[in-house]
Amino acid sequence: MTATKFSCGFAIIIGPPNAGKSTLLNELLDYKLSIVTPKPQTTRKKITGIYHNDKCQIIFLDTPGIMKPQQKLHESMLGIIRETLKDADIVIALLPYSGKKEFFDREFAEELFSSWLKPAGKKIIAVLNKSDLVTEERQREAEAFVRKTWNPAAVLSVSALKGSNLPALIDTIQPYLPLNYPLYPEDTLSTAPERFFVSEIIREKIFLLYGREVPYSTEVVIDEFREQHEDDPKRKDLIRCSVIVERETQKQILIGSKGAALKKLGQTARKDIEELLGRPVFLELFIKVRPDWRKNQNYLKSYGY
Ligand SMILES: Nc1nc2c(ncn2[C@@H]2O[C@H](COP(=O)(O)OP(=O)(O)OP(=O)(O)O)[C@@H](O)[C@H]2O)c(=O)[nH]1
Repeated sequence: MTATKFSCGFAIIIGPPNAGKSTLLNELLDYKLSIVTPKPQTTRKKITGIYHNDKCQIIFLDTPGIMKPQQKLHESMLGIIRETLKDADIVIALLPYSGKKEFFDREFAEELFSSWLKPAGKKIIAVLNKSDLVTEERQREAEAFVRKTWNPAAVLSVSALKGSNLPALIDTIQPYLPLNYPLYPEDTLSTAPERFFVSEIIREKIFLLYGREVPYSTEVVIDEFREQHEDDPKRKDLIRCSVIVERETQKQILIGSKGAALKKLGQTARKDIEELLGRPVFLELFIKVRPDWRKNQNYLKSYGY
């Protein structure tokens, strides 16, 4: 491999909540790296996923969905997006088809292109996701509309869920990456540490198991990750986590009657964590109340926002 033939660079995936950013990343990497739930705004921090083939290495940066900030947490999330944009060689603007009369949320698309992407001055590939919801004819119409209105470097329709047109997306991205040697070894899927993915799995299960505002008020912090199997393969690793909520009532909901809900959370999360790590673990969850943590700069900072 010579540097003059191989390309390597950073592609940032940016779009509204629920656009399918995490689904797309997982599908491209053929690995469940980023948590996916039917609820919007599950992705809070930037996730790095690395795609490899024999011509290029693409370091994908998944970002939280862009929304109107209603609290300090949202402002931090938007700050993460702004910072991530600076690192991008190419921007994937992901707009989901609505399946309704309008192709997609046009107001949002206008805001995305005008307020976010144009000032950043980066090359943009507009990717219209959820193509399984519309006919091919509608897809061509929508693509022509995007080309005419915002003139991105390229436009294409994909279905992250069905995995359709994703090789074309890779081929479209590649020419925009700098010619360079790969930055990471071929077996590296992400730069984030195991403990980050462990906390993301627990957050995903909270989103899937609990209703209304509870998941949005929750943060997961890994207090201890003791890898005991290395000294003695018979011993399970110990993972101690704090599940942070804003109010006593939310704590009661998380615990449930006679602790049943918390037990279920622990069991379902442990199963996926063991699959991720490829070894058995003890998972201990402690629920802690930190009043209004999403509005408190010190808490936000200590949780990595
Ligand atoms: N029909 C259809 N649904 C999709 C497609 N891609 C994603 N979805 C669904 O859309 C929902 C949101 O997907 P995510 O991947 O979590 O979206 P996201 O953009 O990462 O969401 P945030 O966490 O809000 O940033 C899930 O229920 C997905 O199954 C697609 O191509 N077609």
